[in-house]
Amino acid sequence: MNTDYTGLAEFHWLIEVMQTVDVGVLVLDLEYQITAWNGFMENNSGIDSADALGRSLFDVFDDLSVEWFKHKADTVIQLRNRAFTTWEQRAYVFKFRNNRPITGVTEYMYQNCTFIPVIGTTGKVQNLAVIVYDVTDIATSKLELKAANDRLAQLSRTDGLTQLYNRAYWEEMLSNEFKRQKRHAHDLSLIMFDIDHFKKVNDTYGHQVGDDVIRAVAEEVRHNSRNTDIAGRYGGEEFALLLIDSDAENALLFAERLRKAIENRRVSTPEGELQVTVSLGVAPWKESFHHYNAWIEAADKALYTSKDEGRNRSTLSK
Ligand SMILES: Nc1nc2c(ncn2[C@@H]2O[C@H](COP(=O)(O)OP(=O)(O)OP(=O)(O)O)[C@@H](O)[C@H]2O)c(=O)[nH]1
Repeated sequence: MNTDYTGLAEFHWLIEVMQTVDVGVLVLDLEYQITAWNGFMENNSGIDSADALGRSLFDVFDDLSVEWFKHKADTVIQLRNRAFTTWEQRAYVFKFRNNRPITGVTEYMYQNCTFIPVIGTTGKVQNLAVIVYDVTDIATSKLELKAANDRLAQLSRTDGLTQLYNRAYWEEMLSNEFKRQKRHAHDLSLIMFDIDHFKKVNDTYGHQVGDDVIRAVAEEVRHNSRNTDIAGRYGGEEFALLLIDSDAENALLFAERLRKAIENRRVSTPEGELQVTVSLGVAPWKESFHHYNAWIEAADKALYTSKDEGRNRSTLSK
């Protein structure tokens, strides 16, 4: 057995290990000049150690933020403590191309890095070592999972036909706004509206055209409301809208604008163009509502007054 533990042999295998280990090893002096650069760094940067050694780190990586890196390094050197960066805070420190064929979703390698103060024989920090871990696989699968969860969350709150909020999510939003109102009231109004004689549309043109009409009405809701307004499909052909920062007067103006926009909209059918109208009920927030259901009821009641009085109109709740 070879038991040659002389300094030179030990140095040799240490270098061998450092060269082949599957993490980046980079050592800098206190002037940020490169004093060690292992195989991982060579392979991923395309720069041989012969070309990297002695050069300033910031020449080799010209897109590395000098200010950020120096701040990080100074803390490590002064406190003589290790520091870490994770891909979640900063996707990478050193810009290396992602070379994994399976994870083609990202252009660059995600990295975690450890910064280590290297204390010399004098007892002072003489170098800074940076260990670079390729965490591309973990990062991309975590990001993909998050994207899938976001898509699922989006689907679970969206009405498939109109892409407005579905009833359950819209009610959740209303309930949240209602609680906020109870603590600190703003101008806030609720509109419920319903397509007039919609059954006749279905009976005359079929459900497919009926669905087109519902979609067209939803589009008018989107075009005419603000981003902050909360619009949902409440039931078959009934819609609900919470208007943020709108008192009774503004809400009624809005309701009329929407009503006219829908009246002017043409929906094409195999038998020519079709026009529909809607009846609306407008209920501004009232302190006396004890539950959000009472607010919905007030808007619904106003909506039925619109229906009773001939449809294609807006009514303000009493
Ligand atoms: N095409 C289609 N029809 C739907 C959908 N949801 C509900 N409906 C239909 O909408 C119609 C609603 O009819 P009614 O509640 O009688 O009301 P209306 O005919 O609009 O009459 P008024 O509201 O009184 O003006 C019913 O025929 C339902 O089948 C849907 O998603 N697609």
